[in-house]
Amino acid sequence: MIKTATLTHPTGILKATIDLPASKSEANRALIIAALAGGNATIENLSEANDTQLLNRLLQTDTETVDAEDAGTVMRFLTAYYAVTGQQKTLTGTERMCQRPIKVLVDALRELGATIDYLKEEGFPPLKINDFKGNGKKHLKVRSDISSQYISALLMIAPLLPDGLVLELEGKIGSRPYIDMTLALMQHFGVSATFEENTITVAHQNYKPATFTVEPDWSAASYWYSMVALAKEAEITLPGLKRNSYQGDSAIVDIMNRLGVYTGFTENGVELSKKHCQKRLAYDFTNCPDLAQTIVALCAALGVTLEMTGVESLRIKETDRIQALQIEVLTMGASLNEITPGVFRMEPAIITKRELAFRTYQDHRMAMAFAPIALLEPVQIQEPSVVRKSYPGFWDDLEKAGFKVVMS
Ligand SMILES: O=C(O)C1=C[C@@H](OP(=O)(O)O)[C@@H](O)[C@H](O)C1
Ligand SMILES: C=C(OP(=O)(O)O)C(=O)O
Repeated sequence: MIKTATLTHPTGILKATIDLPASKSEANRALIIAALAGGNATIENLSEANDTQLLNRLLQTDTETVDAEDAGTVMRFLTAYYAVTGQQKTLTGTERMCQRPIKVLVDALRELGATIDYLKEEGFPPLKINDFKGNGKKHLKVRSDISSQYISALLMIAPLLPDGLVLELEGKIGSRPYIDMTLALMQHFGVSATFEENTITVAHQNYKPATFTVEPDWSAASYWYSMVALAKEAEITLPGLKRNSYQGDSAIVDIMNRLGVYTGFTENGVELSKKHCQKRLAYDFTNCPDLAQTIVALCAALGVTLEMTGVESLRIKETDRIQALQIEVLTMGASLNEITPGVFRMEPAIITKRELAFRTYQDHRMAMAFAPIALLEPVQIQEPSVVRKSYPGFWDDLEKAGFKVVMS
């Protein structure tokens, strides 16, 4: 079994065209909506990402026990989907998935008439989903500061409810672009909604047949931005990415504009090249939490002082990402500390080690965020197969861009 990827780049010069995997966020919404639409919905460009392949498979199986593995969207979206379609299921996941909270969603579904029991710890998977007896309730208050996936899950089932749904979001809205993406996909399949201030209203209506083509994944693009920022010379083309994306992680364009990467939009996608990089960055990741690891690893490598906020949700993702980052940047002599509640500062150091080894904590983004540093020094990434969650071809793509990747 392969346990380590050793990465080097002999020239530090990047020139490549990389076909990114399609967005797992867009795909998983389209898959759920297609299932709710009862056929006739066509989805093009589904990726090989495990999160997408898994959901596609699970939607076609009729086993009683369903394993969402480590995929947050699969766990949350299927909970709502099974509940409202009255399917009796036991829904479980990896050990880590069973530590990721789901109470906000289960409480909301129970209020709507679902019978859902916790099989182990209150508030966490595994769940037993039983029958659904709609009770005419249509107005719910839902916390929006833990995970937007609960809200997306409720929105996608909302048009099936006899009286639709009015969701009043309570507290800070985290990961809002993912809620907007959900509403955009629903609109694509003929369902309209309004989102005014903190209230989202969806009337009872039917999804309509349509074809949806999934855009390449902007979160995956972020690792290529990082490589361009670290390379001596670079010209990277990423076909298929659009300026007006449904994906909030297209915010990488603006962040990297400050960290040394110019984005040229063409008819076919984007072309990345190098430009001046600033020495300090302050950024609020509330709207794009999945970019935080890319930026922390890059700033540590570039010697950029980073102040970051809006990272509360990182503690309940594939791993406690704050803790994982705090440990791994130490390898580069950098330090990442919470200076006041919710505000993290990273002070970088000049990299002095040769052969940097990074652990990945069963988190695909830890592997992909630290891999680009191999443009500066040889890098070892432990458990490289974690990338299969969102970007199974990542190591092959690095080879296409001139990296030497040795699996051992
Ligand atoms: O809805 C989605 O597709 C996602 C929402 C975000 O999660 P949170 O809403 O929990 O921040 C994001 O981190 C995750 O990778 C995908
Ligand atoms: C947080 C992530 O995924 P999920 O929550 O869907 O498991 C991610 O891909 O970074």
